[in-house]
Amino acid sequence: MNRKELAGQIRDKESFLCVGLDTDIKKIPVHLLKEKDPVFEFNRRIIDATEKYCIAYKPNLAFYEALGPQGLESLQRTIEYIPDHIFTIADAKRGDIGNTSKLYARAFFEYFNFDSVTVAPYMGEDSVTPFLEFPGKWVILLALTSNQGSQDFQTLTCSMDGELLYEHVISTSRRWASPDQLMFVIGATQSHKIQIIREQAQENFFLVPGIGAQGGDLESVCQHGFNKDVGLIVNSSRGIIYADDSTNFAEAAGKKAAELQQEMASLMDKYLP
Ligand SMILES: O=c1ccn([C@@H]2O[C@H](COP(=O)(O)O)[C@@H](O)[C@H]2O)c(=O)[nH]1
Repeated sequence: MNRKELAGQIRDKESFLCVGLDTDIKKIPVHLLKEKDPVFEFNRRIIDATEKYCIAYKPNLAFYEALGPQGLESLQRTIEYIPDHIFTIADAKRGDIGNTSKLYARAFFEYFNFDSVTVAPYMGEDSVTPFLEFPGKWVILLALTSNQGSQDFQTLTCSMDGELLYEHVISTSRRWASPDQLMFVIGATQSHKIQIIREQAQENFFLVPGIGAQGGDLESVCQHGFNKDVGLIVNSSRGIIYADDSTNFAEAAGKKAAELQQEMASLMDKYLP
């Protein structure tokens, strides 16, 4: 999916919501366990209930890989079920020496046909560029993550002119790819830093996890993070998919997604430049 299609979807739906499919077999309603593929059944119902309100789905690979081959089958069925016009993110946080990254890229872009994959920048340029060789596909590079541990390395000063490590990741990687192919992960819990990051990367989309369960504030993310195309994809996983653990889980997820979409539409009215 290209930038124009992504921006068009955001405009048409007045939403920049990503539903995180962090589907934990231990948390799904018990009545689904009798199904042949309970994880896919859960995802299918969540997708049916939320697709009107969101522009992206983000399965986190850990939840599928933990179930072995069966988990990967559930993932494949899920990806095939997501409507083509909705952006898909493999939250895999990969990155390795070049020939290995190339095979990660083939796995996510060719085998599973995701639109994008999250990539860890730690191993440098030759670990990231193999993911950039797939036309129409996106790399989402970890920059300033939402967790407490982001302070351990990402905010260390790494150059004589005082540049922080996550700033260096952004400034350096922007030379490797255009904003039509490169996004950054910026945690919603880091909203006090988002204005300065937006100045540094005006055109790039940001994938923003961390609202809801992690306590990030949607309004301050939007106030300082919007660009002319909105430029944000805001994820919520647990807050939507586990809104209710009864047989009404999908309705509850749809309601939660609709509430977030409404909030996003008002924030677009209020803060879009
Ligand atoms: O900095 C990051 C990068 C990725 N994530 C992932 O996003 C979701 C968040 O889930 P919630 O339930 O909405 O908290 C999850 O898959 C994380 O691995 C992140 O939280 N922060």
